[in-house]
Amino acid sequence: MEGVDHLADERNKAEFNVDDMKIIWAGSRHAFDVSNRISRFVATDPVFEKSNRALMTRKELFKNTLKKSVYAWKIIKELRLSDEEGIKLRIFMDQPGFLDLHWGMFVPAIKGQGTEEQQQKWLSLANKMQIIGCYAQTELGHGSNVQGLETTATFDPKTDQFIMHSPTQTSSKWWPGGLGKVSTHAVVYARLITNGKDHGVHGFIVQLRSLDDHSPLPGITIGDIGMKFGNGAYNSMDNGFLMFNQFRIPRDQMLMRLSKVTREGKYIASDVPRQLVYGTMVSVRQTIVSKASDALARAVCIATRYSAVRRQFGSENGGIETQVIDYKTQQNRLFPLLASAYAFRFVGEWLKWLYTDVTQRLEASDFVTLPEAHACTAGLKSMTTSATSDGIEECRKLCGGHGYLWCSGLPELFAVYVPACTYEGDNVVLQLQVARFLMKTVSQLGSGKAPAGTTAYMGRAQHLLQCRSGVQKAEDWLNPSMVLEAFESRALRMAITCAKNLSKFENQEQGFSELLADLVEAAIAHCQLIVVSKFIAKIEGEIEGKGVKKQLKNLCYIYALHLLHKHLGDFLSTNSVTPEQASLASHQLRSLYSQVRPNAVALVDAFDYTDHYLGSVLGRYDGNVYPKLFEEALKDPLNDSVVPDGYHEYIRPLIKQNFPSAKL
Ligand SMILES: CC/C=C\C/C=C\C/C=C\C/C=C\CCC(=O)SCCNC(=O)CCNC(=O)[C@H](O)C(C)(C)COP(=O)(O)OP(=O)(O)OC[C@H]1O[C@@H](n2cnc3c(N)ncnc32)[C@H](O)[C@@H]1OP(=O)(O)O
Ligand SMILES: Cc1cc2nc3c(=O)[nH]c(=O)nc-3n(C[C@H](O)[C@H](O)[C@H](O)COP(=O)(O)OP(=O)(O)OC[C@H]3O[C@@H](n4cnc5c(N)ncnc54)[C@H](O)[C@@H]3O)c2cc1C
Repeated sequence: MEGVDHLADERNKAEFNVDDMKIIWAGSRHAFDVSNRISRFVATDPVFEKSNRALMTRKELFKNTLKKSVYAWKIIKELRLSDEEGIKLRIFMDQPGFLDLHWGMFVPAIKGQGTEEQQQKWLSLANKMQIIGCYAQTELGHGSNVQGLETTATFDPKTDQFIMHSPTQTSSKWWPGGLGKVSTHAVVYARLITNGKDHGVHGFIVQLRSLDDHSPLPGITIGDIGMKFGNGAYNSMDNGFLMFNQFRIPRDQMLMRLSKVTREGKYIASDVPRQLVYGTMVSVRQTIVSKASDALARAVCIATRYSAVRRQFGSENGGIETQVIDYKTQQNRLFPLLASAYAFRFVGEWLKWLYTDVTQRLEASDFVTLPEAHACTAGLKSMTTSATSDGIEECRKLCGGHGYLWCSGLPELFAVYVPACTYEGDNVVLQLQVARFLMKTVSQLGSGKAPAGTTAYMGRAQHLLQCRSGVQKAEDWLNPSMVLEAFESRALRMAITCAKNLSKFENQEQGFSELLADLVEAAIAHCQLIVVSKFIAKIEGEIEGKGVKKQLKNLCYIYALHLLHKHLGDFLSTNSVTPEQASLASHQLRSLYSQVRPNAVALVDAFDYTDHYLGSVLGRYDGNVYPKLFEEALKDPLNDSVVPDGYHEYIRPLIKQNFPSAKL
């Protein structure tokens, strides 16, 4: 029934103040106000309609993305929205497009790697969108291995120019978002060559298309790389290819904040670590962690509301059937995902702090925390995006058959989200960076250099290698120090086992290659420890609002104990817990599920998502699922006529067994 809240009973059960939780989820009252206002603005503007996306052709979808993006920019200008409001507008618009790469990578690359003069020149154009930029790093032959890029930028002292060239087919740039059809400019990563010497990969600002008629400049071949996974979904983005044929750019278009080429062609490397050329990726990986919580929360919101609406079995004497959310199996699959969404939110907040801190230090030429910032952004990007992709798919299954319908919102969410496991660094490759960092930290134990930050626990190696968990009863698993000790001991013991096995090899690199799978697992254990410890830090801090802290505590322990359950092999094989303690953890988990159950719908309401943003018939705020499923079905073009096109051509001859031209 229209106007009736079918989930009202669920909402009445909540034992906490949802409005207070909304503030915690958003991060502050101000952040909540901005999100709330902008999401409602987008939801009510017909230009941002998105329900028809799956049925659009690629060309229609692309043009629709241009329309929405330019309209969003017009609104940002006309209403003088702040940067924060502009970002929210793009998020709630919910359609991947060139704006993401222009603002998310092109502008940050110039800010991070350009000199002051370069910033003044290029940012004044980019900030007004008089030029549109993308981030062209990946090539057909190399994405993960950035040092393996083949595009060259050779300095020509005669003309004071760089000659950009793609020497092989595999050196073609391939994948950059916004490159295929829209961008006028790119930050291109290429091998810098001066006086015949290769100085490795550096960034260059390159104009690609005419600012008058948008045609590619002579010496440039450019286009879209074609359809990607799913209908609609990421196909709104023009991921592109690009080849240079001896294309010339002025010398001052090399991004020269970190190293320079003089008029004479002399290469001057600064004394900063060369890895700062990867700075834009570090900054984006940090934002991807918060985005993971957002994507997972969307899926969980849909699955939770629908699980409360959906009923199957359990009817006695013709009475009402059981809500599927009451099945313990449903809770065991759904509530850890709900807890993960909150966990990723809080670790994302912390990572933002860490990133801000390292940025300030770098400005003061303090590089000490750079390796840790790299390891944390890489590891948490990897861990949270893998868990979120799996989680969205699990939410689809939690919604049964209807979850497979496009209008559930889950297929498209999955199709848009899943490349996050690959872009901005393949998730396995990134965990191997964490593993290298851990092996280095372990090798320095006992050297007098105390591990700091997220590896500080390794400084207590003596204790953590010997200790036995003190858990004796199920409630002990609600003791933060017991939970932390189990995770620390598991992570440390896995890292030390890897280090011991590595030391058996004469050649360390060969050993590393042999042990890759174990190293990835050790890295994941370390990342999970970070997430658990940041969630615990959150619930131990000040939290306002009636009943809010209690709910967050429940979610925190669900997050930790479900990981313990899922990775029980690790915990048992490292003797971090005994089988009896593991079974107490399962007992405690069941009790926590019962406590979360009456609050589940309110906990997803706290995300404050509009129906427009969710884009899901199953996840509607009012729970009015069945009539709306019918409405959606009737909108399908196949239902435009009762007798389908093709009846006379195929169906009728078939059932009449009358095939005029067929030789049977
Ligand atoms: C509304 C929307 C709003 C905004 C949208 C915002 C953004 C867009 C959203 C989504 C993104 C969309 C598209 C994605 C775009 C892309 O995908 S861009 C391309 C991304 N590409 C990658 O991520 C490539 C991955 N590969 C690498 O990063 C590197 O090649 C590597 C780290 C795997 C290896 O690098 P090497 O130079 O070979 O290093 P190494 O030999 O392994 O290590 C040497 C030492 O350097 C340290 N190190 C490596 N990287 C870094 C770093 N980034 N920072 C600091 N230090 C680093 C490494 O740890 C080694 O240290 P040692 O102490 O061991 O020597
Ligand atoms: C939707 C999307 C958008 C993108 N946008 C951009 C963009 O805007 N700009 C841009 O420059 N790039 C972009 N990319 C490219 C992206 O960054 C790369 O695809 C990514 O870095 C992975 O690199 P790859 O494709 O070379 O994978 P590969 O490295 O070829 O990975 C293939 C397999 O090999 C494994 N593997 C590779 N190396 C190792 C190793 N050392 N040890 C163990 N296993 C290994 C991986 O785990 C993976 O299973 C985008 C990609 C996608 C999918």
